[in-house]
Amino acid sequence: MRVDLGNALSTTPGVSESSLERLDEQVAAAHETIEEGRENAEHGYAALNLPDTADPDAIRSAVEPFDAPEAVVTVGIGGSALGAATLSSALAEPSDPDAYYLDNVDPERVTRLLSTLDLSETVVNVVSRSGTTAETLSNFLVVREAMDDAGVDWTDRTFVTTGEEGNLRNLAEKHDLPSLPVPDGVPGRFSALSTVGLAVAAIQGHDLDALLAGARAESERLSGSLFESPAYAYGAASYALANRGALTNAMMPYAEDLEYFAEWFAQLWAESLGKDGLGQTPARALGATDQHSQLQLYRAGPRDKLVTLVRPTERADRGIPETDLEGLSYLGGSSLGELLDAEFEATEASLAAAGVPNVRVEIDAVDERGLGELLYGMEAACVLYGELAGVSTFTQPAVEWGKRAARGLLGGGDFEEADAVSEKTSLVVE
Ligand SMILES: O=P(O)(O)OC[C@H]1O[C@H](O)[C@H](O)[C@@H](O)[C@@H]1O
Repeated sequence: MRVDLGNALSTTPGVSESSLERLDEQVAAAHETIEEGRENAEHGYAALNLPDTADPDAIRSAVEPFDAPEAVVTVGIGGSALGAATLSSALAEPSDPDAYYLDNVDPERVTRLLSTLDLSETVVNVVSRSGTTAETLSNFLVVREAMDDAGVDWTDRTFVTTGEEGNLRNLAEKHDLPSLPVPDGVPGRFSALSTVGLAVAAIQGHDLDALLAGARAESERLSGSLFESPAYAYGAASYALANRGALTNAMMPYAEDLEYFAEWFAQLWAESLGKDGLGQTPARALGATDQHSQLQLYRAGPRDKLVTLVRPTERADRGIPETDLEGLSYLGGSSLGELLDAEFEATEASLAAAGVPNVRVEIDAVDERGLGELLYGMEAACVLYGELAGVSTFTQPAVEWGKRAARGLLGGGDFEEADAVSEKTSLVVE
């Protein structure tokens, strides 16, 4: 992963090279804390050890019984879906089993999906770190019933990824389902490079070793200076820019295959850093599509944004046919890839010319190696940002509040948070 901070130096907000040099002392101290956390495999920090602790052989053998299914349906939510979705959507080949994600409980979508699948040729991948998440367990019960109704033995088609204890672990043991453990100390949003994120990639036959090698290469570049580590350069600059008013971070990959990556990044950044009145709101965008919608706001709206532009430097290209259509001849003989790159650089320049900070992040290609670098790099950037900001990066108390309220409403226990629902203020206009 390469990070270029040049377009964030003399912008508004902006961070000068000398202020980055001053910040580097704090980066050195934060790096020591992170390294200590990694050595002791402390909660959260353990995720940065996954390039060495994840076991690709164990993942491959757990999914071996499911040879070449037509489809894989992952039932999970948040960190238990987004990492796998990022990888499977970015790496998808036409011959791969189709990957679907039930990460919501919208009955219409669930029903539609189940009615289109041949369930006897579908693998169900149930993922929940806690084993208690209401959306995941409800969807699983619905899928299981659909399999029963279709005369499919769900115990032959299901595997489970969960913690050592909990409802889902009990279910896996009771029915002797193939299962994988969620590694200790790895929060959901940092679990893409673990059993949680890699199982679907393994079913699809993608190269887990190359993914982990990419992550390892990025981990080996973590050091006590932001000027030596692309991940820390990104984390430190984002932090400094947020302190100076860039309260939104628009993540804008220039590769359709990375569209899900922006979604994954949004959870990582929002849940990890949104605490104590601090944080940086992630916005999801896609180049070049969003040049024709959101870019107007990014360039000319409130001066509260950092735009992160991500691209692979190599991609399979496709030529644009020559044309004698008036005014379009400049396109003929060029290629879609060249056009996309020109758009990337034009957007960068247009933001810089307007004084809007933007950071360029590049990987060689959207392949296993590049994704390993990118996901690990962003995780390390996030952990560093959290250290610099002094927030509790690996917890999500605000999310837990809502979970308790919903559970209380459904009669799943006595939770005072549920009372707040009946105390809602209304001002209805009809
Ligand atoms: O994996 P699970 O325990 O089912 O959790 C799934 C998700 O639930 C919560 O909403 C957390 O805030 C997320 O960080 C987590 O990824």
